Amino acid sequence: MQNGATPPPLPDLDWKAAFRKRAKAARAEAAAADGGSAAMKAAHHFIEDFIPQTPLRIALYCPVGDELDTAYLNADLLAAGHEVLLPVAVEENAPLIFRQFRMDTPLIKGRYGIPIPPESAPEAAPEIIAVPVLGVRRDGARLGMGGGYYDRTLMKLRAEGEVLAIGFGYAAQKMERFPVMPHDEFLDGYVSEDGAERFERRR
Ligand SMILES: Nc1nc2c(c(=O)[nH]1)N(C=O)[C@@H](CNc1ccc(C(=O)N[C@@H](CCC(=O)O)C(=O)O)cc1)CN2
Ligand SMILES: Nc1ncnc2c1ncn2[C@@H]1O[C@H](COP(=O)(O)OP(=O)(O)OP(=O)(O)O)[C@@H](O)[C@H]1O
Repeated sequence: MQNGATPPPLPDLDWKAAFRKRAKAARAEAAAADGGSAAMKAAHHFIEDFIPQTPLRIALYCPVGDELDTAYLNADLLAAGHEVLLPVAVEENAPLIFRQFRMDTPLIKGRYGIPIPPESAPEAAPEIIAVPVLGVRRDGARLGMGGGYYDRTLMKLRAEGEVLAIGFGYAAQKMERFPVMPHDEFLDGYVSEDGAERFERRR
């Protein structure tokens, strides 16, 4: 600066904002065109391709807006004897924690208005996670809501042991390109109404 004054701070640019907007539009279109069968088909593919017979701890998400419904998947997993968990964003810029969900668990309103199990529900670490996405790339890169929650969560869980992160959404959420940052954690697979796929190479 010529007069020695401090320059104004640069705006905190979200390079992915335009891509999130486009992804949300594609998802809204898919949800509107869906007669309600996509979630059931996707649940079937998820179980066929990724869920073993042995009981596991599996994290789902409580769908909001146009996110693909997890109700069928939830019901099938519980019926098969698996433990279902739901994510809780306890604080910003921190990993999610997971609390057990059972059919009789009364959900309360969490951060961003997303329903979560109450503090009385036992906390547990998932072995498989159905991850909500705005968009997913062919190489497994994930575009999310922008909180960085799943990136931090997967980094932590993967450092601790084996965990399978499977994106769950409409086929229309597959995107050719969006930017990827060094902190972005890639998915191990993606499941939609069209089927299940595994991403072999994760950076
Ligand atoms: N169903 C669901 N549960 C989830 C997530 C998710 O994406 N979907 N999360 C994934 O990380 C975590 C919560 N993270 C979130 C991060 C940011 C915003 C957010 O920016 N919400 C905006 C509205 C977004 C919009 O609809 O345009 C807001 O509340 O202002 C929401 C959730 C954990 N639980
Ligand atoms: N492991 C990390 N360490 C530090 N900052 C991180 C980490 N992961 C993400 N962030 C920060 O979080 C913010 C959001 O990241 P990003 O846009 O990738 O979120 P997202 O994966 O789309 O969101 P979400 O997982 O909540 O759906 C970025 O500003 C990024 O710098």
